[in-house]
Amino acid sequence: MGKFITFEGIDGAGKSTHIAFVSDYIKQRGVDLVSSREPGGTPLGEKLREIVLHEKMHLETEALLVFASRREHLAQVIEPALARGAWVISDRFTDSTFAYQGGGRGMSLAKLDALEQWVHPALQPDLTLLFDVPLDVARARLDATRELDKFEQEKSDFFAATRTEYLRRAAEFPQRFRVIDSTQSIAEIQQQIAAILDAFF
Ligand SMILES: Nc1ncnc2c1ncn2[C@@H]1O[C@H](COP(=O)(O)OP(=O)(O)OP(=O)(O)O)[C@@H](O)[C@H]1O
Ligand SMILES: Cc1cn([C@H]2C[C@H](O)[C@@H](COP(=O)(O)O)O2)c(=O)[nH]c1=O
Repeated sequence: MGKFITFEGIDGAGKSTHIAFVSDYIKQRGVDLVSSREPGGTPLGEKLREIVLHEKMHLETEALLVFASRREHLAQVIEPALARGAWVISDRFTDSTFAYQGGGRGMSLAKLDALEQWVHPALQPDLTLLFDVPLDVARARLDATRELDKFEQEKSDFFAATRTEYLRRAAEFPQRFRVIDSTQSIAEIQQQIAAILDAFF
């Protein structure tokens, strides 16, 4: 079996910035690596992503769509890659659903637990890098860069609850989470990630 590494954090925390670095760092070790993202990662998942990121909907519809995208992602990409011994890195996975639909939107965590048990009862990431940053820093980074999608336009209460749920999960699953202070410079963060990966190889 390969290894499964996920990247998490509120919008603007900086996770996408570090994925290319991690990808290069792992490939330099000769590892067969698949890089993907959620929602998305498959043709159907990318169509669902467009809907989830741009259409207003009931919070449970949103959770069901991200889990539908995830089921396809697991079947088409993640499970076959891990089975052949490749490593997979995914820009977001189920911790995002707990943080955004659970923390941010207030959906029952028991229902999310049930969906998780249904969709991937036996699989958890081997390593989750959580990029943690105060809300005002994340907001300033987003405002400086791009047009905002549905989630990125949410108010600070939403992101405060999202961040709280991320940190709660990091405390609940300390064996797989590594929390990175994303107010550090990009170079400092890369140094920290390299140390985490060196311990992981
Ligand atoms: N440590 C950092 N210091 C300063 N700027 C940063 C840092 N990390 C990322 N940035 C900048 O912040 C902006 C947002 O970063 P990035 O797109 O990686 O965030 P993200 O967490 O992936 O957001 P999203 O989940 O919405 O895609 C980018 O312009 C990036 O260059
Ligand atoms: C997997 C997943 C994602 N989301 C939200 C979180 C982000 O706002 C977007 C994805 O955008 P990114 O800039 O590519 O990170 O989708 C969610 O609400 N629930 C999920 O399960």
